[in-house]
Amino acid sequence: MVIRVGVLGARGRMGAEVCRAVEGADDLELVAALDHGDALDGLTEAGAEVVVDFTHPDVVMGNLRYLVEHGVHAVVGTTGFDAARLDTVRSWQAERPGAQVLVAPNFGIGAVLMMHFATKAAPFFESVEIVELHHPNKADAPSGTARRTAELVAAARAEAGTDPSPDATSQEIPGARGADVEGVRVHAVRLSGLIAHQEVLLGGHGETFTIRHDSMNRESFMPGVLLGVRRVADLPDRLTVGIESLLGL
Ligand SMILES: NC(=O)C1=CN([C@@H]2O[C@H](COP(=O)(O)OP(=O)(O)OC[C@H]3O[C@@H](n4cnc5c(N)ncnc54)[C@H](O)[C@@H]3O)[C@@H](O)[C@H]2O)C=CC1
Ligand SMILES: O=C(O)C1=N[C@H](C(=O)O)C[C@H](O)C1
Repeated sequence: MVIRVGVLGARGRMGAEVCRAVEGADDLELVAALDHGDALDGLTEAGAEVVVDFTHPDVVMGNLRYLVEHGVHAVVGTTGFDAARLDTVRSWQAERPGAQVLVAPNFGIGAVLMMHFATKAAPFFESVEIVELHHPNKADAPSGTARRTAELVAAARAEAGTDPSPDATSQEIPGARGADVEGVRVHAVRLSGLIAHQEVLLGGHGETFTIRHDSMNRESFMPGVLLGVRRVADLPDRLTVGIESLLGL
């Protein structure tokens, strides 16, 4: 059966790539490709069953509310989701059953594995810090992936009873030590020529362990996006964060 797919942010870097990927898949049909200024009713009028959102953190919640209210499944790559936003989505879903939502900070298979391995490794090392590196047109810092990695790492360390990373800094130019995300330092680099990259640096007694992932192009996210489109309607939870469970992790 063919799934009817709509794309929000269709003229953007990611949205355009998603449109190409959907058009290239035999089991998917691109029925709506909307961008800034287009009415969301174009999605329902086109009969979209699943909508992919790669827009902007400032507008994604409005889009998602529309989709949930209209019973359209959503696959969301746009960043900016914290616990409060996720709770808000759950409250909309409670009011209006039907729409399933998948929010993933990163659809790259390697990036998901990086987060997974970092979470596993984090309790075994005294220190952990994250460096994310992206193209300079990125709207948010730190990246959604880095925030999510820091949250997962912090939770794993808390569960294992690992002490906070040691840090004797007493003098600092503000920002030099990066952002503090649940006790994990996150550093954001913005550099022309880059796409999306992240290193998780772990340090212990006389050894370091670095986990690095590189997205060389935006095609790298498409297998994960298409997996989400194909599976979102049947996921066990109405709101799923990350594609880890879809990969069996
Ligand atoms: N989860 C993942 O794997 C990935 C997530 N992202 C995230 O996706 C988002 C978009 O990234 P890019 O494509 O690089 O940005 P972009 O700026 O190239 O594209 C965003 C597009 O959304 C459009 N837009 C803005 N408001 C809109 C609205 N209300 N309705 C419809 N379209 C609207 C813009 O006109 C633009 O064409 C960011 O939050 C980024 O961090 C990016 C890459 C991978
Ligand atoms: O804006 C981007 O480009 C990316 N955004 C996502 C994020 O913020 O983690 C995913 C990937 O890093 C690319």
